Amino acid sequence: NCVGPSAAPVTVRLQVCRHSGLRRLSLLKARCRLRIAAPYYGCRAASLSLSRGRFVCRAAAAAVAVESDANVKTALPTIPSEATLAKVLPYLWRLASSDTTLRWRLGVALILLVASKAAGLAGPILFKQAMDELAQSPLRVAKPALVALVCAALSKAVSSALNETRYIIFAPLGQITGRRVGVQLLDHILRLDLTFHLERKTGALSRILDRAQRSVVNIFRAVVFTFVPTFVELILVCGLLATQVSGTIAAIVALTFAAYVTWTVHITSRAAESRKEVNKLENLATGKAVDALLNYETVVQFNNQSLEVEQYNKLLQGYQSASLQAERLSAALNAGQAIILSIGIAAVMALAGLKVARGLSTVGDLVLANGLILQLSGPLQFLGFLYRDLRQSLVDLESLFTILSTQPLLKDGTVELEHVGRGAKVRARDLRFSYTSSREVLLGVNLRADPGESIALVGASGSGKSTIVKLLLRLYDPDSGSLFLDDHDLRSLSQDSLRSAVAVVPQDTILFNDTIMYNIAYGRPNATQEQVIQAAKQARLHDAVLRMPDGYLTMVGERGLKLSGGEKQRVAIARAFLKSPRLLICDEATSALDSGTEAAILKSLKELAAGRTCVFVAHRLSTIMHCDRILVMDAGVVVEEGTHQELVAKGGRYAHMWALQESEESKKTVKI
Ligand SMILES: Nc1ncnc2c1ncn2[C@@H]1O[C@H](COP(=O)(O)OP(=O)(O)OP(=O)(O)O)[C@@H](O)[C@H]1O
Repeated sequence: NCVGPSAAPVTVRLQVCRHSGLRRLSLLKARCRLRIAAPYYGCRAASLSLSRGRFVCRAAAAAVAVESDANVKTALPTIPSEATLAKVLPYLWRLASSDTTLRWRLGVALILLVASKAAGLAGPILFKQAMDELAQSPLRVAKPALVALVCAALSKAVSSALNETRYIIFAPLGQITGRRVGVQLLDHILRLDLTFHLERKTGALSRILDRAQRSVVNIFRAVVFTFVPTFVELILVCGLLATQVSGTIAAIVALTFAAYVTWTVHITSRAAESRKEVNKLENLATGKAVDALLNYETVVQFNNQSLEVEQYNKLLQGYQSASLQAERLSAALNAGQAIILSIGIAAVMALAGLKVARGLSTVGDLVLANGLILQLSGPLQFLGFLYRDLRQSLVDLESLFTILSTQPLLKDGTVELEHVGRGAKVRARDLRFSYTSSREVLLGVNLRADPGESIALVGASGSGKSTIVKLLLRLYDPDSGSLFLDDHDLRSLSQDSLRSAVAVVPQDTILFNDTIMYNIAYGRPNATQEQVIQAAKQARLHDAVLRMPDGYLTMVGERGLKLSGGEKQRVAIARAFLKSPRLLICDEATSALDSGTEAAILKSLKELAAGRTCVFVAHRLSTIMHCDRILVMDAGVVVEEGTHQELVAKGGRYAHMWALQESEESKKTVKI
């Protein structure tokens, strides 16, 4: 789903495949909400409706690419089965062709390419003419010869200027495509399941994200700016040599080129294998460092700094030796290229010199052959370097394709859950669930919460309370049994609509390294400043924020302000107020707080909970005793259910837990 901000005007451009039957749609500028009904990969159906109801478009069986100023989410072409140049190039071409500026950029770039090469080759030709003229009449100052010499010198500047213009015209395309891949990759990663994220290292993922964009830009640069032009130049040079100097010299140049390319391809292929290893080890090392930095507190608490550094060092050692091997191959590549080029030039010069000596060619021909070879050898050296870059980029793209071809384990539904209005109706029927095949965590859980009701899940650690929350958020699907919201099976709901209707106040609220304003607005990113402040007031955070150095613009995090546990929870509550959910889930929301702060936070939570359906997970029973229904869990099943009074009167598990916590509280009081 792609939804533009409802408040801001958005420019939307729809491009529909020709074979879809719908020709290009007009450029629309209006306030709109845009919805793509099917998953954005190879989108099968799309509908666009504008808020004023003036235009509704449905494109069935169409591949739709959508780009808006505010929300860039463009359908990517089908991912190639492997990262070879032959398969990646059409992929990049399709990526680039969704950009409307492609055609004119390509046309202008081609004209500039031919012009720049022609200007480059004009130099040696003019030089030859001047030489021949001067050789014929050395005592007479030949005006045309001088003009030719000046023009030959200037031709390089003209060629270079045309080449740079070509770069400026074409470069944005590589950047645009790189950005598109980056955006799509991050979007894809963020939509993958929790399972994927638990298995992957954040550091490694961020490197793949970074490299993928660079790779796309590099491939564009290598192919469009070097390979194609060099090949064009080679053909022109060989043609000129064959017609102007000799067919044998042209053949030697072609042979040198072929040997150069073969050597480059051969060594670079070997280097690519070793690069793969370098990448793997670099990912591991970066992942290790990021892990240690993210978990700094744990590392210090266990005094394991040396252990972390030692492990990091070991990974870096592996990385270093793999890098050295890659460097060795790179040195062999450079040396081989230089030798091939030198032999080629020597052979051409010797042959041309011989022809001049025998009177079969002029000095001008020798100068021409020399000039043309030098003209070609510049990009050739560059070619080797870029080919290595290209191979590296293809290796990097392989990781990108692996991730992009990873499909979410949970299939998204199509039913849109109402995300505003009364509290949601929740039902769970015989839920069974296991994280791993070895152990079932939920063994048939039933629960219900009517609109506006609050229920609590209590029980021993590991009994499955948080797992139920994860199932409610559809981070996982149950192995069997069903969960219903408003009588819709969770599996049939669109995940966007489900998560819009549910808010979570977790035990540890994670804050972004941004302003307080940004952190609160995270609950509803398009909220106005007034709405954010109103939510902060409702969460009783406003006064505390006003006391901060820059009020709502105070930065939270690394070098900024560190909020207390209670203040962080208030941010979470303010977010939830902003979100105005139909189902509120509080997962141990107050368990890390002291009892004074807990009481204050509970008051805010109670106000937040009013009129909404709520699920509380708690260990401290005093915090949930007023809930409409309490479910006591043990080893994956609900063993008791009722109100606080009913359960205490029953004298079962809950009553026992209650008595235990009461006596602990009274002991604490005596101690004080
Ligand atoms: N991602 C996971 N992979 C494998 N097992 C898991 C995973 N998450 C939780 N578990 C296991 O599932 C069981 C239930 O965990 P859950 O977090 O639901 O318990 P809980 O009742 O919320 O516990 P607590 O009160 O300590 O938070 C535990 O044995 C736990 O080790």
